[in-house]
This record gives sequence, structure tokens and C-alpha cells, in this order.
Amino acid sequence: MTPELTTNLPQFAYSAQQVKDNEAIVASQQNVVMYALMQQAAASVFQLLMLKYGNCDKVQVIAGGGNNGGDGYWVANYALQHELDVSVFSVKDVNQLAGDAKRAYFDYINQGGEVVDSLDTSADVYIDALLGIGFCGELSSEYLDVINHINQQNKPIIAVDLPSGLNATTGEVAKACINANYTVSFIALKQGLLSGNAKQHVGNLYFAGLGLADAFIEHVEPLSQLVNYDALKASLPVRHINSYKQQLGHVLLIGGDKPMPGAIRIAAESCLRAGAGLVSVATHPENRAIVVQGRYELMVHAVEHATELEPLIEKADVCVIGPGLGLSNWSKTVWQAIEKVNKPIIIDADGLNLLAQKPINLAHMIITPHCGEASRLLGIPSSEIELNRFDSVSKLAKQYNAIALLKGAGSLVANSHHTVINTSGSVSMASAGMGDCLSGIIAGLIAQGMPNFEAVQLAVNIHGRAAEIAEQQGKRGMLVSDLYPLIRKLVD
Ligand SMILES: NC(=O)C1=CN([C@@H]2O[C@H](COP(=O)(O)OP(=O)(O)OC[C@H]3O[C@@H](n4cnc5c(N)ncnc54)[C@H](OP(=O)(O)O)[C@@H]3O)[C@@H](O)[C@H]2O)[C@@H](O)CC1
Ligand SMILES: [K+]
Repeated sequence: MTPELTTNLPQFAYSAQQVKDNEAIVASQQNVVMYALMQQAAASVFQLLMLKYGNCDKVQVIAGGGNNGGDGYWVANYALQHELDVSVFSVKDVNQLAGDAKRAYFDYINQGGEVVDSLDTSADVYIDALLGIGFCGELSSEYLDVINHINQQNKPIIAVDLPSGLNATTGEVAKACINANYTVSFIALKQGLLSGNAKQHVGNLYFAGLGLADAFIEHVEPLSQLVNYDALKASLPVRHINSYKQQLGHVLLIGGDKPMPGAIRIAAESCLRAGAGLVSVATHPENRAIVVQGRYELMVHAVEHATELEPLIEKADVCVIGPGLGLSNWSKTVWQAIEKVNKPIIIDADGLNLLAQKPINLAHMIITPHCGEASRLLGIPSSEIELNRFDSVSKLAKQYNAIALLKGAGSLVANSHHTVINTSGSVSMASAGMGDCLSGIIAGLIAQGMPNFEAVQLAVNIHGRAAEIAEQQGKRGMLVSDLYPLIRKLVD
């Protein structure tokens, strides 16, 4: 039977433990034998090998001591059956294999398969079957050396279930991790494949449900959900042909201390392009003229005291505070104005640093930190945030009673009920101004009537898609201005 192999990922994702605990139960409910699953898993990897590297002369499978290695023996077995030049480099003493892995090894040997004890540097393609969901703790030095040696060859690699060295639950990358060109994940999507540093190692992600994916989702409560741009976009209120600006919401953006007019201008322009009807900016008196220059749709107010902000906040439907806000006396004065805000408010950049200094509790707060800001908000080193972005975003949402968006590759969104959402299509936000752009889009979508949580998810998808399209157009070190026309297009 040919297993279904697809890049259309399931909507839900799980921890390694959930998969371990439930795959055998779900398989037995469906009258499927585990060993047959191993063969099917391998068949899907072999199918991808033929699809992508059908002309290769020599394949080497690198097998570990568990069932991930067992999958690998079966990939090699299929390669033999198709008369390819194949060998298995077993990192573990084969006499120590047990269970299904041992059986897969003997089935391969009985087929005439060859097992060697070193990496074949003349292979055209490697199959990484070292470690799957059974990987935990620190990588042993033996595995570390092998992984580094494989990566050094600069040859195509297909990873079985996940790139070895990656934690399937947290997305934590060990001291060494396979740099796969393709990864085929089985039965249930593991959330660690989807975010942060994992994206650097997974390559193109394929999924093979092995006939159990739907049953698994039915049986097991997912930890996270993948967001689909098209589905979310459908919940964006329709702009009627006869609509006018007051019906499309009024956003107030607060920020732009003396040296930083750019951030608040980027946020405000992105907000306009996301479709908000009216966009006001409250900024440092010295920046008023610069912020409005060339974007005369903006209503720009010079403010010096928190009291001047009160009537502006009153008129707005949504507020943003933080882009270019700084940490000066002016910044702190302006910051005081938000203490009573009782409408959706997006807190970004230095707004988050002020929030970390003195937490406040607002009714409709959305916080959008990157890793560094998240570290200050949670009072833990940023390296710890990266160890488990899923956990971190849930903690942020809970601790600040807010919707939290943790920015970075594979941006994550969580609400106060800990629902973690991994958004699709999101790429690096390394270029300056990208984060400011995102807070403007969120505000623009909420202003048009979209619920806060959905607006944050859609904004990340729009931003991510726009960045992806810009990258495809050859704009790697892109500017926010490369995204502007695309934002408009993706919202329409
Ligand atoms: N059952 C089936 O038929 C099916 C199974 N499936 C497949 O099985 C995979 C899960 O298999 P699994 O549970 O056997 O674990 P697996 O990922 O091979 O890892 C265990 C090995 O890793 C090693 N190891 C662990 N930590 C380590 C470290 N820090 N540093 C170094 N080594 C470390 C550990 O070593 P040991 O502790 O034994 O010394 C042991 O050798 C799953 O991802 C999927 O591919 C699918 O095909 C569906 C059907
Ligand atoms: K692997």
C-alpha cells in the first residue's frame, strides 16, 4: 500500500509524549499492527527519496538503536528491493537492538542488506534514522560527532520523523542537529517541528498519516493548532462598497520618542494598509512633522503629558503603545496614560519593557514580545525562552492575563486559556521595523471588527506571507516598504 505523503499538514500538533502514549492505542483501535506502521513509515520516506532524488546512485541510511532506526532499516530494505546501491551505518551495536527495530534489522539482513560501521562519504543522499521521538536529554558525544560529520558532507538529507537532535515537543535544538532538506513526520504532527530554531533544521516538512492521523486527532486532545490563513481571513469583516471610514475603526498609536520616529510611522502606515478607517498617532512634539511626512492620511498629535492623551484614547477603538516609545522621562509620562484604557490595546517594544518594570492589568491587553522582551517580561534568560517557546508563550499569556504573541520564526500565539497556536507562513522578522509593522496590522484588523485573538493570528499570517512573497521576489534583506503593497493585497 502506498502511504499518503503530503505537504498539507494536519491542523493539530502534539508532544512526543502524547504520540508515544497514544500511537499504539490508536493503532490497535484501528486494527493496525505496529510493525506494519514501521514499514509504511519507511515506505513514505522511500517514496519521497524517489520523488526528490530518483536519479541518485548511492544512498546511506544512518540508523540509531530505537524504532527510528527500525524505520531506517526498512527504508534501506525498499531501496534494496528497487536495486539501489544502499548501506546502513548503524551507530548502535546491532546486537543491542530490540523489538521492532531488531526485527527490521533482520528483515533487511535476510534481504541481503549491508550494515557498516562508518559514514560513507561517497553517498549521494543520507537518510537520517538516528533519533526520533525517543530522543531526550543531552545528546551523547557519539551521536553528536556523527550528526556533525553528516552535516559536514553538504549532501541532501531526508530526516525520518524529525531531524535527529531536535526535541519533538519543545523545538529545542541540541548541541548538534541534522540539517535536513526534507523531513517526513508520521501519524501525528509533533509541535517541536514547527517553531523557532527547529525551522532551520527541518527543511521542507512532509506528513504521512499512515492511515491513523484522523483517528489520532479524534482520540487525543492536541497541544497546539496550526492556523490556516484562508480560514482566518474568512472571519475578517467584509468591506462593503458603500462603507465609510468611521465604520472601519479608529486606531490610536502612541510612541516615537525623539530619536525614534520611524517605528511609530511604520506601525501607523501598516495599520492604514491593513484597512483601518482612521489612524491617529500621538508622538513626541519634535517628531510630529516627520511622522506625517509623505503619509498625509495619518492624524498626528504632538503630546507631552499623559492628560493630553486622554481625549485621544477616548475617541479610539483600538490603541497601540510602544513602537519607538523609548525609556526616557517623556516615555514614562506617556506610558501612565494607558493605566485606565478599557479597549483593545497592543503593547509592543519599549511598552513591554515598561510593563516588565511595573505590571498592569488591563481588560483587553495584547502583548507582542520578541525573545528578548519575553525574557524581561518573564524574568528568565532569553536562552530559556528559546528552549521552549510553546511553554513561554503560554506563561506570558497567563502571567499578564493577556493574549501573547511570541515573535520570531514560526510565531506563536496564546490566549489566557493556554491555547497555543502555531501560525503558518511566518518567516524571520530579523529586518528592522518588521515587529512595528506587525503591531500596526493587528490593530488595523481589530479596528475593522475582527475578534482580538483571531486578529493576532491573522496578522502574523499576513505578515509572514508578505515576507515570504517578498523573499521569493529576491528581497532577503527586505525593508518594511517591500511588504506594504503585499499587506494590502492579503487583506483585500
Ligand atoms: N513502534 C513502531 O513500530 C513505530 C515507530 N515509529 C518510529 O519510531 C520512533 C520512535 O522510536 P523509539 O521510541 O524507539 O525511539 P527513537 O526515536 O528511536 O529513540 C530511541 C533511541 O534513541 C537513543 N537516545 C535517546 N536519547 C538519546 C540521547 N540523548 N543521546 C543519544 N541517544 C539517545 C536511545 O538510546 P538508548 O537509551 O537505548 O541507549 C535509543 O536507541 C518514531 O520517531 C518513529 O520514527 C514509527 O515508524 C511508527 C511505528
Ligand atoms: K531522525
